[in-house]
Amino acid sequence: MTARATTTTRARTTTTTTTTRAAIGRRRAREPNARRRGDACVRYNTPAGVGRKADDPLGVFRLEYDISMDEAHRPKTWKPTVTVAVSGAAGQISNHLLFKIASGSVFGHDQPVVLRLLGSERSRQALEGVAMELEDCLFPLLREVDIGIDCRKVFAGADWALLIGAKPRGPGMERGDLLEMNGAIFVDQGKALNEVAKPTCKVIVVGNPCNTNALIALSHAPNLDPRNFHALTKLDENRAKCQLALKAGVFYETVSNVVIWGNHSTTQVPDFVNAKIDGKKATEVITDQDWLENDFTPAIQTRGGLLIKKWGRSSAASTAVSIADHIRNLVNPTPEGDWFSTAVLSNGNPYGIQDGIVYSFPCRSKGDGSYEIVPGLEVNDWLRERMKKSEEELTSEKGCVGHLVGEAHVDVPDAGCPVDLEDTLLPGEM
Ligand SMILES: NC(=O)c1ccc[n+]([C@@H]2O[C@H](COP(=O)([O-])OP(=O)(O)OC[C@H]3O[C@@H](n4cnc5c(N)ncnc54)[C@H](O)[C@@H]3O)[C@@H](O)[C@H]2O)c1
Repeated sequence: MTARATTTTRARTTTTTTTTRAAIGRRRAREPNARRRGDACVRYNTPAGVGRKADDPLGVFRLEYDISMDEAHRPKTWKPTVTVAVSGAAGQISNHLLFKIASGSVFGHDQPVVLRLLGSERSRQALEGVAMELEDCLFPLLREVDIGIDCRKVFAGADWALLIGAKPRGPGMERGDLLEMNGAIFVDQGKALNEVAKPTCKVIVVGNPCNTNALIALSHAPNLDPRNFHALTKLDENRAKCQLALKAGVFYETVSNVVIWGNHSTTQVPDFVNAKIDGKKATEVITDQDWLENDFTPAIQTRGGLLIKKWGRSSAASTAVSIADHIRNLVNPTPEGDWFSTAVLSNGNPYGIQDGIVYSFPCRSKGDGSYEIVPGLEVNDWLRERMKKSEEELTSEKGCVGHLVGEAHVDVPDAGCPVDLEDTLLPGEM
């Protein structure tokens, strides 16, 4: 019997079946000191959370069955449990991501996880539905699920915080309004992380405008290392890799060293200058410079918006995959000579991008969750001009939320708050 099957049996004890009773009986005979049935899995409450205050995180279930007692079946390197807090947990991206995390395909098949799920007041019911589905999957690595709408409770003790929840731009809403509205969410969540998350917590901001939201959150979390805040540009990198592979007629695994510079917006710079295909410069394999500059580049910059037009909603599945890739990039050593994209605080970067913004750079990791910006990439005039444009956009966004990042608010007209993110639009808007 595999570890999965053994733990699953214990997880099933809330709905006692003949098979489960038989399995437990056999195990008790074998191991008289083993925990008794009912200790293995605790279902805290009915979804209504009887006896709890409305804003309490609602413990949904917790596996108490100690896998270490099961010498024959446990993985040899079962790791200490990590606590992963996810905001926007009832949303579309989370609906793909949570199940990947719980299955072990993100943090590893020897990594038990606790999921702490944050929703908004409006999504409370949906959150309970998500938790029910997680229960029903019988994931052995998923040790506990808690849901709530108070970030100060849900983020408590978090090792990782995946900040996905944000509001889309509604009809008639000005761009500056979107920054302001979502900025307020990230002020509160930054403060909550500061108060209750582990100081070593790694934070990945996905909710748009993600670079500036990450800047806002880190500005309010001085107890956390600002280097541990990321905004997601891995999806853009994956999109770029795919299009280069298709054009070159190669398997996408052979495309490496792709970086997205700048903002997760239409000013982002997908770098074909430093990209490699099968170890060669991409520009030597794809010699059609016109395609690289005038087809490939805008196609990556605007792919999110195009997808909304086609699909009627923003990219949820591929975003979830890219969040998983981003986490794997941080918890596994980067292959020699390669790098990955993540938007991080620009302070002290080797590319002359101004300090104090969250900008996407080529990074490497030793696999311990930390990273370093890779120096020395070729920045030719074509790249420099576009990297500058994205830097200016981020500076402008920062000016619009100056009052949220501890700096003076720059009172600019709406046109000066260029949230050029097509995937923040409601589908009907375009
Ligand atoms: N960085 C990227 O590459 C990328 C890619 C795609 C989408 N996004 C962004 O990710 C975000 C989420 O996308 P989605 O498709 O999952 O949206 P969604 O609307 O399906 O889900 C968002 C969820 O967040 C919840 N929410 C809103 N405010 C909240 C708050 N203060 N605290 C907790 N939860 C809150 C909502 O109730 C909703 O359930 C959007 O901002 C979208 O633009 C980013």
